[in-house]
Amino acid sequence: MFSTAFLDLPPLAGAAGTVRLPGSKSISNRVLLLAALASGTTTIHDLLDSDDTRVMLGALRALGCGIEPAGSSLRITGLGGQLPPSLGTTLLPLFLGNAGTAMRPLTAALSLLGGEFELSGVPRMHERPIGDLVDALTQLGCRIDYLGNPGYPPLRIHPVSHDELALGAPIRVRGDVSSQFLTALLLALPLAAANDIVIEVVGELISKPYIEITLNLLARFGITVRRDGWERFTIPAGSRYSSPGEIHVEADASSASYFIALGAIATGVSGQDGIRIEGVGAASIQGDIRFIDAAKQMGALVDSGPNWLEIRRGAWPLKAIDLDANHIPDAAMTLAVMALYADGPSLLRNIASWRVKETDRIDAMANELQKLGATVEAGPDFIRIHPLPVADWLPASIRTYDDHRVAMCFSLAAFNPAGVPVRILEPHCVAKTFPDYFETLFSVAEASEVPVICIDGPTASGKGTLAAEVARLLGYHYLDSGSLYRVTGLAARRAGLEANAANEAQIAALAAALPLQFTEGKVLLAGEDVSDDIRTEAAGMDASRVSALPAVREALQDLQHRFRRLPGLVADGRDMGTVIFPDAALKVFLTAGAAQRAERRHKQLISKGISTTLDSLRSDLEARDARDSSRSVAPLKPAQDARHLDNSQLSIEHSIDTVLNWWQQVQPFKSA
Ligand SMILES: Nc1ncnc2c1ncn2[C@@H]1O[C@H](COP(=O)(O)OP(=O)(O)O)[C@@H](O)[C@H]1O
Ligand SMILES: Nc1ccn([C@@H]2O[C@H](COP(=O)(O)OP(=O)(O)O)[C@@H](O)[C@H]2O)c(=O)n1
Repeated sequence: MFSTAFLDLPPLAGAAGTVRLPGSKSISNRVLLLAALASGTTTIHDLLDSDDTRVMLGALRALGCGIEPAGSSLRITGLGGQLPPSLGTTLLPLFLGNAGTAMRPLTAALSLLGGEFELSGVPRMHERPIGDLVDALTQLGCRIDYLGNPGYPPLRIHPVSHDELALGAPIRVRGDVSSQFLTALLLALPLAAANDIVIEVVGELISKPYIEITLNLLARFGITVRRDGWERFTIPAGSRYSSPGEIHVEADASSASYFIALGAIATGVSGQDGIRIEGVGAASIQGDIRFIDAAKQMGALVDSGPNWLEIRRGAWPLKAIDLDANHIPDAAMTLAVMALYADGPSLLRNIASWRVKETDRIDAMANELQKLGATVEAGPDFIRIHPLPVADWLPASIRTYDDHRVAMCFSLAAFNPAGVPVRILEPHCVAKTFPDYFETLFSVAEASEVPVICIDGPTASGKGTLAAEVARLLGYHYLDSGSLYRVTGLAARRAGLEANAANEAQIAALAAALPLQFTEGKVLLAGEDVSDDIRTEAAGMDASRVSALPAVREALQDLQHRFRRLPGLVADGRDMGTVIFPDAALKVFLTAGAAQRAERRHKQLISKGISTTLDSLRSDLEARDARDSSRSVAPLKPAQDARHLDNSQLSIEHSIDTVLNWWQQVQPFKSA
């Protein structure tokens, strides 16, 4: 996951390959609650691991459910419809973040389970309406108080016994604001189904496919709800949740929408064409799978099997669409970005529910699409997006409003024909449903040019420290090129090869085939952790010697180029800007006085328990500088277009700020 303040997507040129998507959020949280209410143990496979499911799991654990990992799956031992006596009557506070799929069903279930609870969330959760559900529950006799604004969480739930409940008459609930209220009742009322319980929907029910998921999963847990149209649902007398033993969660169809769109938008790469999505097929029980119809309408070519989808670009430009998107409210946001690539204005209608989601999604989409340069019209329940001509695209910083879907769908703007980058602010909001969204995108997407920042300079000037931190703050990969020469030096020494011209070919062969791995800040050589062995001054000298051999430098070129992957790279060394990445957008030549460098290295080595003297370090360092600067190939010298930074008197933080500011100056983004 990217926990950076922003993530810059360079212009993307194409995409192809296979992605495996995380489990469906809607299915995951429903299955978790059903498994928790059921008697017996349920093993859940392919469960989504995200903020929303973690919130639900936290609440279920607090309620006394047994939750244990079973390999990559999860085993839940349910409550059998009753709270454990150990919970007693003490107040149990439950914090549910911004997870609507936890807040709504838990409100209903806890009102019927008979304990004393307080349900709260993040500030946005306290702005998301729940009054219609609370009204339906209080109508039955449940006792729920608003602790803040009436109609919104936080809530206090008091115990009631089932004999006090008025279950004889139909329970009326509104269905035209959020279908999650009806889902919540359907999931929870079997707790009290001594007799038939009838639920009547008031108003036109929206998001019906989500109700189908609920009914489908209830059936998997032994409860067959009778449905009359979309107005009346009957939970039969004597309904009891029983565990199916094992259950598989489909991949998330809403998450699939970004990759379906990707297949429709992107040209292939390296002779490969199309995007294959595994874990969900056209026969999915999730409503958002109908996104494929909309994508097809816009021109996508879609193939499907029981558990997979394959999407290729068909019509180009995409065909404009006019769609009642009420049945796919979440996935339809993706259409709003696809519309930028269409042959005319696209209209998404009947999407009033967008206004009460993680953020006001109609406003959010309109604002951010406009930042890209698009013309957008929006109303209470619609959005119309005009296609964006090549010349009008702007490099924009996209605000994401703590809304995972805004972040994900705007990543598709990076395929713009104008070749402008897209900055996604607060990219970590994708953790709500798809923590590795961007990594998954990068695994199939290709940029015509992956950005590189080069930091070259003499030993102990602070290159490594600076480069690693800049990479972390930008979410970029990091190449410590010196470590490659250091490992080569070590491998040569172990092979008994002195670093001289006579052994050049042999050492180069070693370098070309180094069994190297970089994991969690460690350098592994054939599986052995050599991180400390390569950091001594002697190893630095060895590195300097092998690095003067042209064939060795040549042998390590490919490996260095392979570090240049999306979303970007920060590389440190001696010749990053001059030889390896001459086209880098920012080159820094970092220096500091020899005295300061010797002192820094001295401190560094002493703190690692490596004993040495300041004098010997200084003479080593000067010898190394001399050799590195005077060698015939790729000598240490600033690139012509490098910016010089002498950090002799600067703190590490100051150096980092300077380089980030320089980087910002070469970016085209306007502020958010
Ligand atoms: N601007 C700076 N001011 C003070 N110390 C620094 C600065 N930059 C780096 N250092 C310290 O100097 C030591 C050497 O830095 P390092 O990044 O390993 O250098 P290099 O990669 O250039 O050899 C480290 O202990 C680091 O914390
Ligand atoms: N791109 C690079 C990086 C390192 N090197 C060589 O490898 C040695 C060790 O590099 P390093 O970056 O780990 O050294 P320090 O600057 O950390 O001391 C240097 O002294 C150079 O001789 C190189 O030639 N080219």
